[in-house]
Amino acid sequence: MNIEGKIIALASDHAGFLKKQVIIKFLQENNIPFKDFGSYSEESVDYPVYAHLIGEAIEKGEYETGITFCGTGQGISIAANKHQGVRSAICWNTDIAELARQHNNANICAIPGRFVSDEEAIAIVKAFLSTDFEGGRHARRVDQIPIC
Ligand SMILES: O=C(CO)[C@H](O)[C@H](O)COP(=O)(O)O
Repeated sequence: MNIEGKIIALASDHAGFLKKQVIIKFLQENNIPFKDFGSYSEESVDYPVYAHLIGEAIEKGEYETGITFCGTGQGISIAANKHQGVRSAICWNTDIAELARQHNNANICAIPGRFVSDEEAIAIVKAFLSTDFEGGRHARRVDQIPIC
């Protein structure tokens, strides 16, 4: 994926907050711009709030690529996927992250914050951001996903 000139959208709940901070540090160290839609602490919150903030922003075309975090990656991914044009994939290792890009053209990488190490999270993000969609037969399938 060419992220030149792109701003990466981020969102988490409380359970993903600390892993998001790890990724924020990684993005800062690599001069990759980002917008953090919250949450902003480990105080307990509801993941759909933040999933819908990032999902709406991608649906409107304000951002192309996102990284989200909750405890399992499931809830924030399920909620973000309610938005048109969002293809959020839960990525728990680098192979899955690469395939989410190559086969699914995923535009949100949802990380299970409670189940991956800091090092694994960074590796997953690197894999996601550096892998291109393969198109071809996968484009035909991705094109069939929208229902309206
Ligand atoms: O993973 C999640 C949703 O899929 C949430 O982060 C998790 O459910 C939060 O749990 P708790 O309120 O017990 O911290």
